[in-house]
Amino acid sequence: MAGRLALCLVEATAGRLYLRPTAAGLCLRRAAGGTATTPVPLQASSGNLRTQADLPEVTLPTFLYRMIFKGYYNRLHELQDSLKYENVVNDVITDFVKRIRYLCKISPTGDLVPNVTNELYRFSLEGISRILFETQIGCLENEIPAETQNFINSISQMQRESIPVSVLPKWTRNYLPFWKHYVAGWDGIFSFACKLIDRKMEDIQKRLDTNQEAAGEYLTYLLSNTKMSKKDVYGSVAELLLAGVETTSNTLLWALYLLSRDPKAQDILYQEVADIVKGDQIPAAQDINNMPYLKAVIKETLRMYPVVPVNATPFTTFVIYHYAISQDETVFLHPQMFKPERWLRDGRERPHPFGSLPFGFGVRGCVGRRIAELEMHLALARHRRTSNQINRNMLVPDRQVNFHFLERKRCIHLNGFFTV
Ligand code: HEM
Repeated sequence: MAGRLALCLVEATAGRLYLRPTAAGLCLRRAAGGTATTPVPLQASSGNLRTQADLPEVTLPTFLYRMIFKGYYNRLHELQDSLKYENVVNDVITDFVKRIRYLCKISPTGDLVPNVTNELYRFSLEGISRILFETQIGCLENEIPAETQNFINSISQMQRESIPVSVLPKWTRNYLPFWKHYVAGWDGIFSFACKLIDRKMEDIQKRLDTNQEAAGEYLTYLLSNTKMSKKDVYGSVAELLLAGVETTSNTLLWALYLLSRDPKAQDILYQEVADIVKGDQIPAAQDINNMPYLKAVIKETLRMYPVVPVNATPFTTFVIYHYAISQDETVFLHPQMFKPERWLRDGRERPHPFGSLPFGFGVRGCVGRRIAELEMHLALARHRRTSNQINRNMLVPDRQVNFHFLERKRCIHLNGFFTV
């Protein structure tokens, strides 16, 4: 457990009501999960200091080979062009809003959403699935389809078992149940993902056979434009799927939590969004460019709670401890305080850009960064209507988090942090 937080309950004041966490306190725990690749034990630092010369190098021939024959950099480029996913993401947010409203409605107080962690998980899984598989998987329906539920169970089984599997010696695999369960978890993940990918392949093939254009986004692109083998596509999609769920959902959770403790920040955020998005409009990705405070809220959340607190590359001694570096007092004045304004470009002195690197940096940096930001920014922008081979751990709350989504009196459509 890395730290402890005291929660102050924020009550309604002067006609405005705010997010109010109901848990009495939150602890941080580092839970394994959401890894982009098969979790492996964190490589212990050898203690020998290395220089820049020791860093792995991508030579020009390797770079060219990957670019030309593997379609690799195209793939990354494709995913980073996040604007094309704006409508998909907004549709998912709309479904999420409906679900939050429904949960509020059926709650005893009319505003309580229990276990927000789980709701945000469902939101993120549906979001990344719709982007990757170009199909709805029903995570935001009141009754999750059985197939999807099995998939969710498989993810959590794989993640749960990844801890014992990564610390136990190989010889135990024949005697203890963890390895078997771990592999079964992966089997469940792949059988679901592969089925959706195969379905998409058949669809593309049908279109091509009838001389139609293979319309679609990421998966269609991977399947029809790159030189990736089917096996690579399966692996690539599974990797993105796992990396893209708990990261965004927990960051949104931390953002909601921080905002719930800071009514002033909620007000500023509300005002900024309301000034740009009028009436019943749904915020567009372009609108986000005019919302510096909203972006700063996410940046500050990731500084305080970098959801990937440590990342390391196997077989190197290079480890970034995000959680520690972003608390450096020499870079961030009052690092324990939630101050989104420290990131604003309004003439004030801004922190060093390398003071907080929640997405990593350079060639190993997060491939899904643009998608993650799009999802988190657009989700948070709905705030205005009312009132968020690497081994990796996640920085997540250690207990169930419930929120009261309270009315913001100045709004017409009330009932929840997000509404439609
Ligand atoms: C708040 C959201 C997220 C955070 C903070 C985050 C953070 C990170 C970090 C720190 C790394 C390691 C970078 C390094 O080694 O230097 C990483 C890698 C990765 N992330 Fe994310 N991530 C987020 C969301 C996503 C999403 C939504 C996706 C998928 C769409 C994704 C896909 C990946 C993949 C595939 C890698 C591995 C890249 C590689 O091995 O080269 N991430 N992420």
